[in-house]
Amino acid sequence: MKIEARNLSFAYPGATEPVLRNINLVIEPGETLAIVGFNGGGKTTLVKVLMGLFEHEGLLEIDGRDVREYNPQTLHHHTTACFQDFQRYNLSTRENVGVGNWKLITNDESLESAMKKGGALEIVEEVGGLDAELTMFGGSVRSTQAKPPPNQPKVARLSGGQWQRVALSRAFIRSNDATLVVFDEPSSALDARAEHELFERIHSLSSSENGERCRTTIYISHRFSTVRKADKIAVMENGTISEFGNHQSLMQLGGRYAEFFKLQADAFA
Ligand SMILES: Nc1ncnc2c1ncn2[C@@H]1O[C@H](COP(=O)(O)OP(=O)(O)OP(=O)(O)O)[C@@H](O)[C@H]1O
Repeated sequence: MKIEARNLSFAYPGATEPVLRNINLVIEPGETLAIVGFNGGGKTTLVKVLMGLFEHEGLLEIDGRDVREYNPQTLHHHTTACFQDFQRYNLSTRENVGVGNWKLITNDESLESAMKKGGALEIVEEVGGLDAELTMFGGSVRSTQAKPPPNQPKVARLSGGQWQRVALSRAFIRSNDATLVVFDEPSSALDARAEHELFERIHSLSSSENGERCRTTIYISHRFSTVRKADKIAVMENGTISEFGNHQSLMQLGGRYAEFFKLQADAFA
């Protein structure tokens, strides 16, 4: 999917000031865009506007056509996303993942493939199968009913990171149909290894098996060791893009991105 924004702005209903101002960018099909910046800078709002979820001012074109000309269902069909405030459903693992793509909800192979990509496959085993119920209330996975009453599914409570893996799997189960994939701070609750593996998979989403660039990917992250691998990087400050380019060009620029990158690199050293 190609996305082009010109003089894009957006204000939340009832707000006096716009949250996004004068946004200009082009993302070519199959490119990866990383968005970085301060908290409250407008990153989440920008991705939601670029997905056509909010009414905006200015020009927003998807594959050369004004976003308003599309049937929202068509856009939705070609898009998948995992936001920071993802849902946790008091339902089975199957339903928590399959709700992303109902036609695959009884297809165990597709569910497990999505859960593998989301790093959630081991959770299936731990909770006792795809039909084990997940809950936000009660004990932990380990302390839940080891022997549920006959004909009753197990009920398991997940950790924050495990819920995030389930939510990521819900996004991945749509990724075969999607030409735009969006992840908003997808590794905030993940351990270091899970984060590394997730971003490997996110970066590999843009290319098909024969190496063709196929899927446009946008993610928000504060992890600069990952962000540096993106084709394009946008720095958001006060509702606008203050710097735009790849890692090398932004480091040469010596501005905000270079400052953030060095801060993290120094802290790590
Ligand atoms: N639903 C909403 N209604 C009104 N204002 C909102 C809404 N969502 C976000 N905002 C405001 O928009 C601004 C930008 O928020 P946004 O979540 O896009 O920033 P962000 O860069 O993603 O922040 P963070 O890094 O903390 O996730 C903030 O001032 C926020 O208060």
